[in-house]
Amino acid sequence: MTICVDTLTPKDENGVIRLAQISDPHLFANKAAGFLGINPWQSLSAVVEQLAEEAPLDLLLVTGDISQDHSATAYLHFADAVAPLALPTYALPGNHDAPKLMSETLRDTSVQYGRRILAGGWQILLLDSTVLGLPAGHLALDELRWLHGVLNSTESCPTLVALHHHPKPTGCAWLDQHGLDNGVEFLSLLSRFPQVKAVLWGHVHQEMDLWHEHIRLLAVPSTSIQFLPKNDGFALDLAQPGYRMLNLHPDGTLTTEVKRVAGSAFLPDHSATGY
Ligand SMILES: Nc1ncnc2c1ncn2[C@@H]1O[C@@H]2COP(=O)(O)O[C@H]2[C@H]1O
Ligand SMILES: [Fe+2]
Repeated sequence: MTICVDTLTPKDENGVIRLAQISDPHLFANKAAGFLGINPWQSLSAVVEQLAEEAPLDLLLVTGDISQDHSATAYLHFADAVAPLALPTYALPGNHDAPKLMSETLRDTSVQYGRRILAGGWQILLLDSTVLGLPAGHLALDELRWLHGVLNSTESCPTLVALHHHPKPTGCAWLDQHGLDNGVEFLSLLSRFPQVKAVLWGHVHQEMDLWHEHIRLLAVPSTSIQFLPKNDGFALDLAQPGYRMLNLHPDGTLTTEVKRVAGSAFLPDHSATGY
């Protein structure tokens, strides 16, 4: 059995890892570019400013859709935006990303295109659920085999699994057609492993918090525009950009909370019908 030797020691004296998750910045090469009525560079910057007040943090996790225009510059902007936090930062790709360009571009920054993070006795497994050219997600056989192999050899490590796409429906029909198409298979694999504590994702631009057997299922708001929950057709929400805080305790329990930027500075174009 593999032991989860820490590569990252918690700052907290009680051994709690404080992890922040952000998702779906949808940045452009042009920092002045608008995205359905808001400026995604400014909304990400506002989230980062608020995250700075959460210190001390141990880790920042980004669950995809960093770039809206497939530009390398958008990835560099992202790295610049989070640099003031001076945190180990790990990213996985979303459907709007170009995974190869993303990993190559981030190599020159302090943001790591991660796979497995070991921190405070926990492990965080990062999956690639993207399908070239499609908004929907799929976990390829290789990805599921890797996940299975790691879980088989790390039974004593409390585990978070992170990916971009939602394995459970949101109740927004327009968005659920773009979910993880093998979510049932994915969750049934995870449910065989008691050490899996939670699954984290982005993509849905709204908060979700539900359970699958012993596993907590958590989605985070976007740092840019928000989708209106439980709405059949495309609609934007007035909720502000946000992030998720997670406290990972040494006994394998976790606590979590979604927080949003204070005020109402980021109001999207309500007449938008998609992008
Ligand atoms: N009106 C729409 N109807 C269906 N899908 C849409 C619509 N507008 C955008 N999308 C796609 O749905 C995706 C959901 O979140 P993404 O940020 O991945 O990007 C979105 C687009 O690819
Ligand atoms: Fe997105």
